[in-house]
Amino acid sequence: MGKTLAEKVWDEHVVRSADGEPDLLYIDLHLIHEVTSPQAFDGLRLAGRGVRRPELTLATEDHNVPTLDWDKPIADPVSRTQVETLRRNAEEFGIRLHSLGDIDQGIVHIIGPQLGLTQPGLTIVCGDSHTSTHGAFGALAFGIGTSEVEHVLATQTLPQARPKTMAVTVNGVLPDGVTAKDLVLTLIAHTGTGGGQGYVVEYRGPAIEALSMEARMTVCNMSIEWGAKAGLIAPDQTTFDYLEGRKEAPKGEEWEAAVAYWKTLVTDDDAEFDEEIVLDASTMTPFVTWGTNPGQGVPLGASVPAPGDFEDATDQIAAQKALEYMGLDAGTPMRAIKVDTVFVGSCTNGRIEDLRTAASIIKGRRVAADTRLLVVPGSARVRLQAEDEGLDVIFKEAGAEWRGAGCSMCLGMNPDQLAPGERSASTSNRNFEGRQGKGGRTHLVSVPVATATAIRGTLSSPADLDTDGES
Ligand SMILES: CC(C)[C@H](C(=O)O)[C@@H](O)C(=O)O
Ligand code: SF4
Repeated sequence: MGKTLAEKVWDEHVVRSADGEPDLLYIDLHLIHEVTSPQAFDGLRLAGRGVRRPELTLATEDHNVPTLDWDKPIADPVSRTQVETLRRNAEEFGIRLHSLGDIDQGIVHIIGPQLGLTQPGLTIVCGDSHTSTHGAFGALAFGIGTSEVEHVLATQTLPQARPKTMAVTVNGVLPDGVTAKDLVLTLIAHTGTGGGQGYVVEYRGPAIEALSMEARMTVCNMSIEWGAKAGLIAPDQTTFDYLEGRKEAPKGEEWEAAVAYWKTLVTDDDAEFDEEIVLDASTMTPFVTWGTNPGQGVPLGASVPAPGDFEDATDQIAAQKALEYMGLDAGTPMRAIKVDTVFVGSCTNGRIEDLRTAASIIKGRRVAADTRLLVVPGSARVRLQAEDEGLDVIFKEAGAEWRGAGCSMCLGMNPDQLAPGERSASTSNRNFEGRQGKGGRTHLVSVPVATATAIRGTLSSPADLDTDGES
């Protein structure tokens, strides 16, 4: 029997396997950030160990960094300690670190691909659940806990139980204005937040193949939001074109050899998945969440559901609780929901294509009077590229705030937070209670919906701007 893509990558990396025990996997790339690494380094120090392969380890500052005054010392003492600890650890253990002010600093899941370090067929781990993002390149990439971070630092290997495999096949063509974000939010609403548990998922089919690399990253990024261990997409010409010429991508003959190998990284025709889900992209619409988990979503044209709309008692209770927290009444059209803050950014939607999309929609228009729009590039390079293209000027002229790179309001481990009761439309990936600030209420949306919402002040899509007669 043939193998799936995930099985091929897995088998290439097994350094030890024994009956009844997890496989020991070799790790090709270990990414670290300030939040989940301090105890791992403490553990190394206590055990008197070093880092086994520092050259395969890359650190960046992203969660705790401010996006204003980022060229000054960090004002918040907790964040400052967190970042300074990472700097000390990187120096002591000889690890490459991209600090604030460095052109390659940024959200860990944005800088790996941008540098060309994220490549097909690699095993990539990070003490961060959205490591699945890197699967967009056909890498086996997943989040790990802090004790596992220590294990990888010490040995460059990781014991892992072989996961089950699932295919998500998306047929058809996404309609105009419907994005990869809508696709993945639709998928999660369909499966529920636990639907992918225990699986490595391969996204495939014509609608996936048609996506740009950046859009593929958006899909893979949210794999963890429906419980999947990892999500990946077979590398193809789109992948090779994205990687060619990047700083850390193979060059010359090595490039040719790499592409030849990468072309073998596809699921064999006779391979079998443990599970398959089939979706039709042509029926998808802009999709937004109304609740407090990423699965509680509906099409933008729908209304807030009532708990009684759900069959399952657990879903009914969850809906009731979510409506209370979100301050929403069942039956309210989603489009009638007024939003205070719009956040465009994060490792889900903080790349250059996202900023270009937002800029193209807001150009010549203004952010609504009672609404604020925060545009936060996912990395310093994305910020500079956007500035080169004049996107920052478009945002500022529209009344938006243009910020420095980092996780920012995705989770508010920095000064970018919602006030209690404040409502956001956010291009990030989690809408949990308090995620963007204590008492803050989050609606997950695509970049076009976020931008149109900033302009109209209520949840909207760019199509609504045309009917306003504004364009
Ligand atoms: C802080 C980090 C451990 C966390 C994660 O694992 O994903 C964060 O990035 C998030 O998005 O919630
Ligand atoms: S941008 Fe958000 S989801 Fe991504 S790593 Fe940062 S906090 Fe986590």
